[in-house]
Amino acid sequence: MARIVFDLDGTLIDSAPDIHGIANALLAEEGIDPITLAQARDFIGNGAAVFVKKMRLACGIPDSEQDRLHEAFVGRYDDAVNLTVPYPHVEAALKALKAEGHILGICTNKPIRPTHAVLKHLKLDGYFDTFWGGDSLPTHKPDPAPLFAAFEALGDGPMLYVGDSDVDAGTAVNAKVPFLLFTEGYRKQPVAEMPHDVAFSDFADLPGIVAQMLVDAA
Ligand SMILES: O=C(O)COP(=O)(O)O
Ligand SMILES: [Mg+2]
Repeated sequence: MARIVFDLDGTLIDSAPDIHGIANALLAEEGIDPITLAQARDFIGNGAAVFVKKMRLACGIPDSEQDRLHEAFVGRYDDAVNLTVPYPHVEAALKALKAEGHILGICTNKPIRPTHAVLKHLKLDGYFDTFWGGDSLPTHKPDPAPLFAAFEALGDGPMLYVGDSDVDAGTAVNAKVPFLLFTEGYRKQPVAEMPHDVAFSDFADLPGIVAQMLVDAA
């Protein structure tokens, strides 16, 4: 039985359309032209404050607006659920992993309130025993502290971390835990350039990959 911790945006769920939506609603309120979906996807990964910073830079909005826009962005974030979908076969994979006796957790840089909101909306919250957001601790990924906190909350057993981005790969390196890279999320580098133990493109393969990794590690 393993402890398996998952990243959220770009790993379990394709949330970029909703994050794009709240970003553009905010920009419209400011009288500023919208960003593209590709830009929004590119800005995701280091949490809400960095998203807002990258959005500001792209739109020519000065640093002095950071705190106000960050607050406004986070204020809209709980509603960012309607355009978000899990990647194919995610729920079946979570169900299969639970049936094998594994215990599952979430470690995301998304703030914790919208993390709960979107998982509840998608009826995926019940699969997880612990949730750590980008604002749950003073530091966030790639600092390993929230990942360690997630594993600690799950008790004992081998540790596996599943994520999609360079931030996740860096977190796994910093934490020295095996990393499973989902290749279809929001990564910016070629797979070969990202440190990982196993790469996969379909969640239908994940239960088998986990079983094999545990056999290999035994
Ligand atoms: O919200 C973000 O910027 C990233 O979220 P993630 O850590 O779930 O990929
Ligand atoms: Mg991610």
